[in-house]
Amino acid sequence: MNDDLYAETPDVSNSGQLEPGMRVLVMASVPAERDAILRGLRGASRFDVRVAGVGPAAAAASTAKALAAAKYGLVVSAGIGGGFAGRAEVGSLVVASEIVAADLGAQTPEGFLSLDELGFGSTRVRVDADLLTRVTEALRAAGLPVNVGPVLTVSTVTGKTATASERAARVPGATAEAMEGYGVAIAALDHGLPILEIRAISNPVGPRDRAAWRIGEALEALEAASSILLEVLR
Ligand SMILES: O=C(O)c1cccc(C(=O)CC[C@H]2O[C@@H](n3cnc4c(=O)[nH]cnc43)[C@H](O)[C@@H]2O)c1
Repeated sequence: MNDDLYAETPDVSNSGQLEPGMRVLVMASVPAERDAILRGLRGASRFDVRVAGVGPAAAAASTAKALAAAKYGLVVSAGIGGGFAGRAEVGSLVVASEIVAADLGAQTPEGFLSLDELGFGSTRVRVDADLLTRVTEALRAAGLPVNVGPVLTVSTVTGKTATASERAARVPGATAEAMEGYGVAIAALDHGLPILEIRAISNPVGPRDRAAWRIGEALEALEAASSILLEVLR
């Protein structure tokens, strides 16, 4: 474990460059996401795509295990996610500008206190700015609908309008929500590796309506995004 990890200032950045020939580790949460990503990557040997499991703890453990077993130059957390109203429509893509552990902290009668405010570390991991720009520009050039903004990692999927509003207010610009990014990012950060998070939007963040999730549409968008990732990181 990197002892300096929790001694960082609240915003943690990892600005690693992807060296030629370096391998890319892509962490999905479930097999359906992995398979969509693999279809997009068309068997490119530079990429390893793994199923992390659902939630930040499983994601961190799986990513740490993969990073201990092989050498990588970049880690990508990728899958489906919820889109915040007015920021990311169902079927669109979101590339994280930062990865935020949105429910890591303490409730108080006066409101939520993040881990940062409690003085125990950082809830925010910055992504590699250069890779973010390259990937986003390539997705746009391919005509894919893409937004850039903070992607929240939550242990509990938002299921009420009030929770969606509270989370959006707490993280200005909150664009998408998923359950693994922060776990993957902390493992990558511990290895000094750059991180990206890409989400294909399957549902709006808000009142739970699982039957309305457009998983097939999101998986198609994830496949398309993966084929662009292949071009960018070729
Ligand atoms: O049922 C299926 O066919 C299926 C296929 C692919 C993925 C799933 C999942 O249920 C994946 C769970 C995964 O989804 C992320 N997610 C999606 N929407 C949200 C959300 O609104 N808030 C938080 N997380 C969301 C999350 O990362 C889960 O790991 C099913």
